This record gives sequence, structure tokens and C-alpha cells, in this order.
Amino acid sequence: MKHPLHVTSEIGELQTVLLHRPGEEVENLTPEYLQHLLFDDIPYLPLIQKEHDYFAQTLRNRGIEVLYLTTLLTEALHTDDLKKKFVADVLKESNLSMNGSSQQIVDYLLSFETEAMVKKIMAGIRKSEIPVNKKTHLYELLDDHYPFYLDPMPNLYFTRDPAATIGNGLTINTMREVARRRESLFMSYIIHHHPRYAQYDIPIWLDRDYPHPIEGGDELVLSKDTVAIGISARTAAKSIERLAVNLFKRQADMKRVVAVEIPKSRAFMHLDTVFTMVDYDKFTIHPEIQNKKGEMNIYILEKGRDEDTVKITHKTNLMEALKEALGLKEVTLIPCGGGDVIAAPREQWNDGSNTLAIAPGVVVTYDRNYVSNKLLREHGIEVIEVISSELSRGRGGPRCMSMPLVRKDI
Ligand SMILES: NC(=O)NCCC[C@H](N)C(=O)O
Repeated sequence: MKHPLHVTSEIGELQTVLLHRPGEEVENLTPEYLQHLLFDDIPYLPLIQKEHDYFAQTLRNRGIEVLYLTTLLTEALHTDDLKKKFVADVLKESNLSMNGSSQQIVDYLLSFETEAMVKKIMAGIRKSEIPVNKKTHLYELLDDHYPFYLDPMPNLYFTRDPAATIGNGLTINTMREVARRRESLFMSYIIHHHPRYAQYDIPIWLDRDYPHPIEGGDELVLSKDTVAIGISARTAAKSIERLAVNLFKRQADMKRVVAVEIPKSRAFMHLDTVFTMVDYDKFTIHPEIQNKKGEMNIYILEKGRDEDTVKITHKTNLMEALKEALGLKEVTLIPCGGGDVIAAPREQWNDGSNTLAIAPGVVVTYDRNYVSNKLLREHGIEVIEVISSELSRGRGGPRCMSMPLVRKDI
């Protein structure tokens, strides 16, 4: 078998991708906890599943192997000991509103078959699921005080963020928001225990015990020697520097990390919500990440004097920085919503800049972003649209909903 992780660009033909079909976790969203769980509205489960199935089938129709998080995790937990250790790790990291009740939650989870247990952990445990006679604390009897023993994980369908493939390795991420922090534990178990991965010595460029956050939506592999990382609401400068040092030490081809500073706001949470690569020399961009003069802060990190330091160069022109890093004569930046004062922020809010390239010049986008899609086509890009009324409620698009595991080299 070829190496099970291989990504040396954003646009190389996509061969294997990890998705998560939204499940019962979405049904545990209520208005009161929307903000805490990083949603702006409550998707309708049957419809979001239908839309997600359409997305998955669109990828399969193009010959892409689609793997599912639930399946891989279930297969990774192939012994009783692993299952028990996984439950213990999940509970250790959960903001448990269960104090002394943890043993009954352990027993409850282990009473399920592995796949059902995985789904239950994703969905969360409501207080109402444990019989009253097993409750020993006052707060447990007060369902409406806080309804969960174990919080749901409705953001799991954004498989892009908890981990990201770079070269033949990956980052398993320390996630910035409490509501998402447990998600990367799943990938850790898959890489270490799933037969498809465990037999390989897979480099982990940054692991989830690193104390500063980074999320996959900020990690863009521009070429085999250049990655771009967003300095964003979710990714810290310290993580970027540490990642650069680790890549320079262990990934022979890697020459530079382009750190791109973006505004720290909910709408622009990751670099891939405002900037993606769609062809060898074409990128989508949300114009608002540049100032009126078209400038922004870009820092190029290269190998430093010794292996624990980096050399940093400051730039302000994205186009020039991209040309230099990728050795291109020309670069085209395609503005989300055509840069229109209304269409650009509207379509960016629904992930108009968040394209998933499945080959050079071929992208998957949401159908609702018709202004951006038309403009992409006018630039010679093949645009494959997917249905998106429920999927977009979680504030992520096709790139956010996919973790490429294998791409062909370009
Ligand atoms: N790469 C991405 O931009 N992912 C979208 C994540 C949306 C999710 N509701 C979050 O706030 O983390």
C-alpha cells in the first residue's frame, strides 16, 4: 500500500478524504447553548444528512475514496482495553457536569457496541438518559439547570480542523475552543491504532499536547516546500513557529512557512474562510482581509541559524509573497462575491471563499454562493456545486468539511 497520508499541495488530484456525516450531535443543539457550541442556528438533521450525502457522493463520482470518521474510529478501537482507555480519555477531557457520577457514565458508554458508543460520545449524554434512581447528586436531578453529562460535538463534520495532513505526516491539533477540544483525540486514536495507519511511522508535526492552539482551517499546503498558516482567532503565532521548526527539521522538502495574519473575528475564524487555492496560480480571497491599500501582514519563516530558530521576513503584499514563494510570474486573486459591498460579506458568511479543490482548476463549492461561483467560472475554474442550506448553518464550507488524506503530487 502507498503511504496512507500524502498531501503536497492544496490542488493535487484528491484521492482519499475523511468526512463525518452529521449525526445525533446536531439534535442536541438548543438556542441557549448555540454560541457555546459555535453554531448560529440549528440544522434540521434529515436535511443536513441528505446534503452531506450529496457532498460525499459528489466526491465519489469523481473517483475519490471517502472515509468516515465514525468508521475509522470504530475500527481503531478494536480491543476492549482500547475501548476502555478511549472512554477514560474522553471523560478526562470533557467538561463533565458529573462529579462523582463518572463511573456510571463509564458503565453506560461501555454498555454499547463500539460503533454505537462512538456515536453516543459524539452526540453527548443528556442527564435524562441516566435513570433517576442512579443519580446521587442534586444537580443531576435538575435537567434544566444544565442538560448534559457529556456535551455534544456538533462541529465534527468540519473534519478539516482537528488535524491536517502535511506531506506524509500530520498535525493533531490543540483546538482553541473548549467546545471542539476533544475532537482531535479521535484522530490521535485513529493514527495510533487503526490498522491502516498504525503500521507506519507517521510524523506528527505538532501534537495535541502542544500548549498553544492551531486548527486545520488555518493550514494550507501551497506546494511541497511551502505551507501557508493563518495567524487567526484560532491559531497562535507560537504554534506556527513551532510547526515551522519541526517541519524544517524533519521534512526534507520544506523550505518556508508563510504566516498570514487575518482579522480575529467570528466570520473570519480560519484562513480558509477568506483565502483558498483553486489552481496553480489562482486563489480565492475575501477582500476585507486587506486594508484599503491592499496590504496585510505576511511573515515568511525560513530555516534559521540553528535548527531551533527561524529567519523571519515581513511582507505586506499577498500577491508578491505568493509569486515569490511559488515561483510564479503571475497570480490571480479572485474576490469573494466579486468584491461587491453586499455580495462579498454575504457570500463570505456562507463560505463563498471556502472552496475545496479536488484537482488543479476544479473546485467544490456551495450552490448558494452564485456570485462567487460565476466569477470562478469566468476565470476558467470548473465549479461543482453542492446543496447547502443546512450544512452552512455551522459556518463552514466544502474545505472545512473535508480532511484530505491523500492527494496526487502536482
Ligand atoms: N475551517 C473552518 O473554517 N471550519 C469551520 C468551523 C466552524 C465551526 N462552527 C467552528 O466555529 O469551529
